[in-house]
Formats: sequence, C-alpha cells, structure tokens
Amino acid sequence: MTRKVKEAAAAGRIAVVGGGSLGLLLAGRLAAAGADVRLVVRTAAQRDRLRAEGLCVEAVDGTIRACVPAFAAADPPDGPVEWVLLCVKQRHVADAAPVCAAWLGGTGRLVAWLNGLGHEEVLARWVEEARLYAAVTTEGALRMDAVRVHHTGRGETHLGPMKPGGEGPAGGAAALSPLVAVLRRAGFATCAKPDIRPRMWRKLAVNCAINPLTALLGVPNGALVDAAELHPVMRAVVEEVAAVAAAEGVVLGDDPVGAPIADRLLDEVFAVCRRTAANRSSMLQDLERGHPTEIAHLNGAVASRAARRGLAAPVNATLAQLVRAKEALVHGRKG
Ligand SMILES: NC(=O)C1=CN([C@@H]2O[C@H](COP(=O)(O)OP(=O)(O)OC[C@H]3O[C@@H](n4cnc5c(N)ncnc54)[C@H](OP(=O)(O)O)[C@@H]3O)[C@@H](O)[C@H]2O)C=CC1
Ligand SMILES: CC(C)(CO)C(=O)C(=O)O
Repeated sequence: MTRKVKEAAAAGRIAVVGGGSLGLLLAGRLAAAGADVRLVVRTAAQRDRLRAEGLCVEAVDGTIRACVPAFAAADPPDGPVEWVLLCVKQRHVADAAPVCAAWLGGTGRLVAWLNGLGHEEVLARWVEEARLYAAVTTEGALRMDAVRVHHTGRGETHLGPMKPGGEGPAGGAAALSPLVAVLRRAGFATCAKPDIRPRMWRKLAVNCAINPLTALLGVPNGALVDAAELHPVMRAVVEEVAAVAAAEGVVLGDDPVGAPIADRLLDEVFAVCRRTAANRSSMLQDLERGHPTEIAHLNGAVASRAARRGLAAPVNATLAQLVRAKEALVHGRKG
C-alpha cells in the first residue's frame, strides 16, 4: 500500500455536509488526495449534477477534477462515517445537525468549519460534546455553481475539541491525527490544538472588525486599512470581544509577545485586511446577493454574550443593529 493510500485510509470514512464554497473545496481536494469521502448537499438537484458531472476545484496551482459520491440531505447514509466535516452557514445548523447525526452513528466525530458562535449549542443537542470539534480556517473558497468552486486563497487550518480536556488519551486533540494527516495530504496546512477556543475567538474578533464595516460601507477589506476614521471603531470592537472571551474563560493570548491583547488582535485584523485586500467580505457578498448575513453569530453574539455576563459591548451591539437595518432596508427583510 502506498503512503498516500495508507494515510487516506487511516482517516476512515468522511462525510462533508454542505455543498457550498467550503464544502465543495474540502470534498474535491480530499477526494483527489485519495480520501474515502462523500458529499452531502441540501438538494437532490445538486446531488444529481455532482453525480453526472463530478466536482471541479479551480485553484492557482491548477484545476482538480474529482468524482465524489454525492448524497442529498434527505438520502439515507451509505453507512456510518468516522468524520463529518460540517460546512454550512450558521443559519443552516439547526437543519443540518440531524443530517450530521444520522451520518455519524454512535461513534463518529464532527468537525464544524463555521465562523462565529452559536453552532456549538445547537450541535451539542445532537452529538455529545466529547465528539464535537471545530476547525478555524483562513482558506478562501467561492462556489461558482453547483459543481464548481474557486480556491480563492491558501491559508492555514487549526482543528481542536470544542470542549478541551477530559476525553482521555484516545479522544481530544489526539484523535485528530489521522484527519490532520489526510487534510495535509489534500494540500491544507493543518494542525491540531488541544483547545480550539482561543483560535475561534481570535477569528471572531477579525470577522467582527472587518465584516460589518465592509458590508455597511460597501468596500473591500483593504479599504479599512486606509480609513483612519474607522480605526477607533475597530479597536473598540476587538476590545469588547477580548473582554467577553475573558469572561467566558477563554485566554486569547497564547503567544508570549507581551503587548496588550487588544493591540495584538488589532494587528491581526490589519494583517488580514492587507492579505485579503481585494476580497469582498462574506457579509458584503451576502448583502449583495440578498442572502441573510451571519451578523447574529458575530457582533450580535458578542453583544448578547456580553449582556448575559453583565458586560457592555455597545460598539458590537450597534454594528449588529446597523447590519440588521441594512438587511431590512436592502432586502425588505425583518431584522
Ligand atoms: N467560504 C470561505 O472561504 C470560508 C467560509 N467560512 C465559514 O464556513 C461556513 C460555510 O461557508 P460557505 O461554504 O462559504 O457557505 P455557503 O453558503 O457557500 O455554503 C453553505 C452550504 O450549506 C448548504 N446547506 C444548507 N443546509 C444544509 C443541510 N441541511 N444539509 C446539507 N447542506 C446544507 C447550502 O445549500 P444550498 O446552497 O442548497 O442552500 C450551501 O450550499 C460559514 O460559517 C463561513 O463563515 C470560513 C472560512 C472561509
Ligand atoms: C477573513 C475574512 C474577513 C476575509 O474576507 C472573512 O472570513 C470573511 O469575509 O468572512
């Protein structure tokens, strides 16, 4: 058996749930790397196109074509899988959770590749916490159509248990090794962390500072660097996120740099703005396409968690309210 086949086989059976930007990217690259992967999409129409045409990943380093067994969410699983990689938007989680549970059977583990907060509670109603993991990724993907995705930017991915500690030697981050190996083989720079929460909150801070401002102003990410008027707002956003994280017992500073955490978060925000200068944030794209945004799970979640803990997060609360207003004005949707 070649090393490639051995590594791919060690990860076991994988189901990617969600045939959008990230799900198509993961399924296509994993299949091309020899993983035993299937793709579970919402509709029979997308399933049928994937079965007929295969899946195409367009990347700067070339185009990958892959045959991935496709299923609709309503189809019965072809047997339990070791891993479900959940790649849906926060608003889809309630519908997708029972689909994931059906594919997982009694022992499989779920890795949620979502931005923001909120999915952890919903998923915990379907899968026990010791089997719940999260991925935080800076890969970029854009679905072109039902069977075609553009790999818009290479990044890095961190995986870890949503509830760190207490799973014993076979669980927790140790259980991720075979999945990490197959993701690396598929071309994703991946590593496992014993506690993923600091990464989740740092990504949350980045999204809370960039997404609503780019969405409200209609500008690409890079524009925020030059707009000095916005910098105090961005600082206030990350300070509030850091305060809520601390209140939830999440230690954000895992690098011994010494600068206050808000300074480091702000540096991270500007670094992302520069690296993705031409990108239109996912929230801006959602507004432009008439889709609901993830605001309730980003700035909205920071504001509501702050309130629950007796803290104030007025800047995140105001940005959330403004994005809701924009959704309602632009699309006639209630906030
Ligand atoms: N795209 C990116 O580059 C990145 C995205 N993320 C995060 O990853 C998450 C997913 O994002 P993205 O892939 O862009 O989102 P998309 O909107 O492109 O894809 C979500 C997909 O989920 C599908 N879906 C909805 N409900 C179900 C269900 N019950 N069963 C199966 N599939 C379902 C949707 O189907 P349908 O199309 O039929 O409605 C859609 O195709 C988000 O939280 C995002 O913030 C994080 C980093 C990078
Ligand atoms: C990092 C960033 C801001 C890149 O556009 C993103 O994750 C998003 O648009 O949701």
